[in-house]
Amino acid sequence: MNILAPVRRDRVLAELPQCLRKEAALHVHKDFHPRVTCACQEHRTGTVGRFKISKVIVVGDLSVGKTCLINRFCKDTFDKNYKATIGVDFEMERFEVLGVPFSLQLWDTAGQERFKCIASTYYRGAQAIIIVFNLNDVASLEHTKQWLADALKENDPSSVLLFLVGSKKDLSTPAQYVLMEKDALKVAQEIKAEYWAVSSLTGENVREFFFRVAALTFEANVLAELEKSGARRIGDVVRINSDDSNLYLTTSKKKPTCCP
Ligand SMILES: Nc1nc2c(ncn2[C@@H]2O[C@H](COP(=O)(O)OP(=O)(O)OP(=O)(O)O)[C@@H](O)[C@H]2O)c(=O)[nH]1
Repeated sequence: MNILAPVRRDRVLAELPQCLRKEAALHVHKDFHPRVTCACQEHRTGTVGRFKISKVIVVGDLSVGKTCLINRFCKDTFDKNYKATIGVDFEMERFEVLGVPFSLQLWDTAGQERFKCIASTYYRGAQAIIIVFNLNDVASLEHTKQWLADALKENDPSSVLLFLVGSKKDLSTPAQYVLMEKDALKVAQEIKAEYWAVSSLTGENVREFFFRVAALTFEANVLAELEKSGARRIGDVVRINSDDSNLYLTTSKKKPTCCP
């Protein structure tokens, strides 16, 4: 029995949201990977859409705006008063991507040094890492590499998606922003992260950014599932029904029709 309420209409993704800057994007394809689109059409997304919840961690210096960013997206609120995150906090967001339900668990971690050791115990198992810096504070951009190094100690660098997010865009003049963006793009390219600039106060780019995180995490998950089932496909033993009959897969197994 499905006890979950339907996904909110404004969390439905039928197309791949585009990157902010092509120079620092995880990829620049216009559409979802064709194998992913096909798998969704044929309901072959495995655990994605049924049991899987993807963990996303948000790290960065104190007061760069991590909590405000999550709150703007999940609750559409903004608090101008600073309240330090103690340890960690998390929000769940449910999406529907290409007709498949998909959930993100967004972990807000503490930027303050004294709470860092509690927060870092929650880094493990992330599928995406969002490293936030303040667009008006160059030191916070410089610190992003250390935040990333710490987060990667607990995760597999080859499979995690990275996002570098400049916050508080509303506080930069256009000229200041251009200068900061130049440096940020360099860092993003170096660490192989996708670059975004947002304002939680005005809401600029916040929704677009999280939609992109959801879409790319979903895509990576489905591709991983397909890889797993593909590896299992030939010569494997598959148990069918409950009568313990065994079916051996052979090379003659037909490929799904729309699969590229
Ligand atoms: N003008 C402006 N202020 C912001 C923005 N985002 C956050 N702030 C302010 O920056 C301060 C810190 O924001 P938080 O979201 O609490 O920062 P944090 O990174 O979660 O801080 P820690 O929990 O200590 O790690 C608060 O006073 C916010 O109101 C923004 O987009 N624009």
